[in-house]
Amino acid sequence: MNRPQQHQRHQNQPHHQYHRQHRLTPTTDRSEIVPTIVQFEGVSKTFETKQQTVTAIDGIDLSIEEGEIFGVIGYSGAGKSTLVRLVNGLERITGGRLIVDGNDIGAMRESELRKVRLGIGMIFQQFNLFRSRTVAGNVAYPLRVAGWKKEARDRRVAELLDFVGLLDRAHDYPDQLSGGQKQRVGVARALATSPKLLLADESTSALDPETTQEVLRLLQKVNRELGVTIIVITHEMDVVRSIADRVAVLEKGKIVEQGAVFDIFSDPQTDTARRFISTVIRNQPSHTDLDRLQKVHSGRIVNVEIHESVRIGDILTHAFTEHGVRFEVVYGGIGAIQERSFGSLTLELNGPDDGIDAFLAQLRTVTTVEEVRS
Ligand SMILES: Nc1ncnc2c1ncn2[C@@H]1O[C@H](COP(=O)(O)OP(=O)(O)OP(=O)(O)O)[C@@H](O)[C@H]1O
Repeated sequence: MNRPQQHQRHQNQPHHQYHRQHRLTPTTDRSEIVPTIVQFEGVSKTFETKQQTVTAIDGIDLSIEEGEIFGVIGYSGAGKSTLVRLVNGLERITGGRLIVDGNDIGAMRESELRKVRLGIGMIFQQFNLFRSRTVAGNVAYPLRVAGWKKEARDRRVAELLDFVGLLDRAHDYPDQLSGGQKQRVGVARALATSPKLLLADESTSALDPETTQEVLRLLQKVNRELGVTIIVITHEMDVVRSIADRVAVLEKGKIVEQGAVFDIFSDPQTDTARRFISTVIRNQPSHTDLDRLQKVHSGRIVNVEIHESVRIGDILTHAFTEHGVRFEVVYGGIGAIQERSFGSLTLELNGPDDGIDAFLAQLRTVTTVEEVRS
């Protein structure tokens, strides 16, 4: 179960080499370094109902690279499930071109698609386990379908259950397991035929926050140790923040924003992305917080963005001697996304207005500063 060479190269690549579509001019052509495993080229999917034509996916361009964890986030009805069902050919595209592991999915017959599906694992929100089969029986199921002999099957099932930490539960039934354990079985089953690609459709949405993190850590292990590319479909930004390398924000069947997770978090371009981010990052005061702050603090209030490379210590240290400005930290927090510092501090500033203006100008040379009250 070695990780492919290509994947290691990808993991060692610095994050800044991920360029953002529609935004930054690429400094490196990543396609030269890491092969693409899923390529959407102007892909559309419409459903014809009796009353109307529903456009679920509306001209999507997207490249997912071998060895990455790619998040697709969107609200209910955005088209996430449809997108994932297009990848494994459970739904057929109605426009554009979709290449999955070198296969032109839209042009294939159902019998050919079945072969492609063997290289794609899937896990689901409701786990979709057979209640009448044991844990081992569930994991063995795809191997039976693929015609594996009993001995090889048993060996593989034991290996998989060991990998997901459930070897001792092999003879239990799904109903005897917790939600997190059920999803571990789902992961083991999805990996049975050694897929290159794993699709996780709201795979943690039925789980509590702690169990969610446990399953996400398992997905990370699948990615890192087995080199499996993972597409994570979710409506939870915390899931994206926890494990994805890159993310696409889906809205009404269109990708409105995509890029490296850190870039999206630190510099969102759309209101939709901003709304998702605000569900997990609460470094900046809400309107209610601001009302409270304004009642208690009479000075000027500014939000200062903090990044790994941003050094504001010196500027703050000399605020009084250089500009006659005193500051107080009144709100904020600094955490990490993709192992890089990220956050915001809210400062109350007191002193002469021109001094504060000069101080802010100096801060703005190193980071983004937003005055929330003047
Ligand atoms: N088989 C179908 N027939 C008609 N319309 C469909 C069908 N499947 C999906 N749609 C429509 O396509 C749009 C996208 O649905 P989809 O289920 O992909 O969204 P989603 O983002 O996964 O939402 P949710 O998180 O609620 O499942 C919706 O308007 C939905 O009603």
